[in-house]
Amino acid sequence: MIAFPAGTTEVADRPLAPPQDGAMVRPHGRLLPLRVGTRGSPLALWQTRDFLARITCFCPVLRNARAFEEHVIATSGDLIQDRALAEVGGKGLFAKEIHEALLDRRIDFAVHSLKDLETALPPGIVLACTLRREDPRDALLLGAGFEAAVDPAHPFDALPHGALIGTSSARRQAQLLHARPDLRVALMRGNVQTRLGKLARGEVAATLLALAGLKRLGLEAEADIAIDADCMVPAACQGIVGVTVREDDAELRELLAAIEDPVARAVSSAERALLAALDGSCRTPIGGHAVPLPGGRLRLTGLVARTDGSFLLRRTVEGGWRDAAALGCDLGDSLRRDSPADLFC
Ligand SMILES: NCc1[nH]cc(CCC(=O)O)c1CC(=O)O
Repeated sequence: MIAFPAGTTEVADRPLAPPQDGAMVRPHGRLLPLRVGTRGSPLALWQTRDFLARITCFCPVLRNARAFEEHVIATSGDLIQDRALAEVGGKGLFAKEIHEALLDRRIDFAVHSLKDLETALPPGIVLACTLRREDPRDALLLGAGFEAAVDPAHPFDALPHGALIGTSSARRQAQLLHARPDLRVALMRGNVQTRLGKLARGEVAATLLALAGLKRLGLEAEADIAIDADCMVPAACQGIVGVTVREDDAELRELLAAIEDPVARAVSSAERALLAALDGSCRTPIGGHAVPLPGGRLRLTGLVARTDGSFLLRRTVEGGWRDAAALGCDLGDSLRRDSPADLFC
């Protein structure tokens, strides 16, 4: 049975019955509030609230102050700020505790930056919904004194010889050093605001961040240039928000599937399949970027590199939307076959 009438235009403007012992039972039997899990960073909270606003627009029966309950969950990835995540081990560091909360039924669904979500989800958890993609490009942010005109075709030319660039992304580091071997890279973790602070204090000459995060936080003006995806291949699913639920929660799965963006689903299937086929560690520089083409087709670019930029392999393929996952898988296999074995675990 469908819990929420998908596509309904009904507006629940009548006051709902007073909650009994803190929870409301809707006519279809589902207990409200729905509990949403999220990380606590400003970006994560923005994405979660944006998602809740969308779901409410689509399903007005949820238009009630008590319809949702936000559960902020600190993840291992949030707690480790001073070391490269690879040292700490493994993938899925940004979602482990959130998956546990879902499986323990402490939350009903969770909102993620899809690029931080491991490709192999734990048994019992599914990706129920992908939202429309925000700009997937990386942005270059220059510190004070470097704001000379940036040539969009050669964004890295704006950086002085030997400049120190802050990033903790192996993918950004590899592509930057491949183009400019003279540059030096400093590990820079923390949320978007922390990184902007380090740039403002002159600790680094420049940094690279996802344009999507800057836009969502209203900080787009901090970006000196959006780097073309051909110049720096974005991370798989950069700019896409995804929602996970328990596999056995048919009601919520149905609701979430109804509001998902089919283009985001197709490109994320291709990009996540590419990532899964490559099976790199979280320190293997890997890029994946799919764009929809007319006629139900996709163009998928994949990249594998060495962190110091001394090796870089990039390939582009095309295929049908319906074969998005197979396209990603085949491209991943081909990149892996033609890359040095030590890049993979
Ligand atoms: N790894 C952190 C992270 N996860 C998602 C985003 C940005 C938003 C997105 O890519 O959807 C960021 C910040 C960044 O890479 O600059």
